[in-house]
Amino acid sequence: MRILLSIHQLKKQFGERQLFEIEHLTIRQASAYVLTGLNGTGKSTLLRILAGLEPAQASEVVFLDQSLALAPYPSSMRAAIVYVHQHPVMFSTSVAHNIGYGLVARGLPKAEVARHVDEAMEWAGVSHLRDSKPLTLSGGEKQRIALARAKVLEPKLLLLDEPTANLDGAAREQVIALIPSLVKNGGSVVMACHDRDLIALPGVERLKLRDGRLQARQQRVRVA
Ligand SMILES: Nc1ncnc2c1ncn2[C@@H]1O[C@H](COP(=O)(O)OP(=O)(O)OP(=O)(O)O)[C@@H](O)[C@H]1O
Repeated sequence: MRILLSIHQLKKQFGERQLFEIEHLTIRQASAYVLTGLNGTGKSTLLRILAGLEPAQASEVVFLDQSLALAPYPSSMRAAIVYVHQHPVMFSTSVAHNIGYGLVARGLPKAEVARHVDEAMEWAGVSHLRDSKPLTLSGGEKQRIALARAKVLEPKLLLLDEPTANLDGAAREQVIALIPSLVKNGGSVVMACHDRDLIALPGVERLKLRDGRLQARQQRVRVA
């Protein structure tokens, strides 16, 4: 499968402290990965680096066959990579407005935005919340809306930071159920998580941060 992103010698330091030095990270197209590791190993930091929200050093970055520098963060990566925070921040307008905002910013015609928003709300099971104020929503609803808001942008790489943290029961299961369909349209997803059910999703590959290094291993179960 075609490689989406390949990074060599990715180093992150906070002051004197070196958080990690990753020899090689490869993200293939249409692939799902879980990023695991103990608290504080740098999972969120790694996602934030990939999203251009945190500076880092790398000896080589290749994104869609183009050799790039990580700083300044390349515009081609900014347009194609979307990061979803574990506590998504929303405008206090309406759910529909939050989901459509990125498309409006991209200049899509109003009718197109409305169509994408409707589809995304249906996909995330939040159509009934269309006109709700985000402040009144539960954590699970907010996370599903954040996934819908990211999905409408059709990112080539979606970075999810602990998408099921602080969720339990049905809310957690609803979020987990959405994950496999995120890679169906050829996009890739990397999820930082501790959730065993996410780690065990079929076809998901595991990246593990440990002692400042990244270990990659494929799950035995593969989707057909
Ligand atoms: N801006 C910063 N300045 C200094 N240190 C930082 C900064 N951001 C993160 N760190 C430190 O880097 C380490 C890794 O943090 P990070 O949030 O990436 O870990 P994590 O693996 O996602 O942890 P968790 O599983 O608890 O969410 C932590 O020790 C954290 O305190």
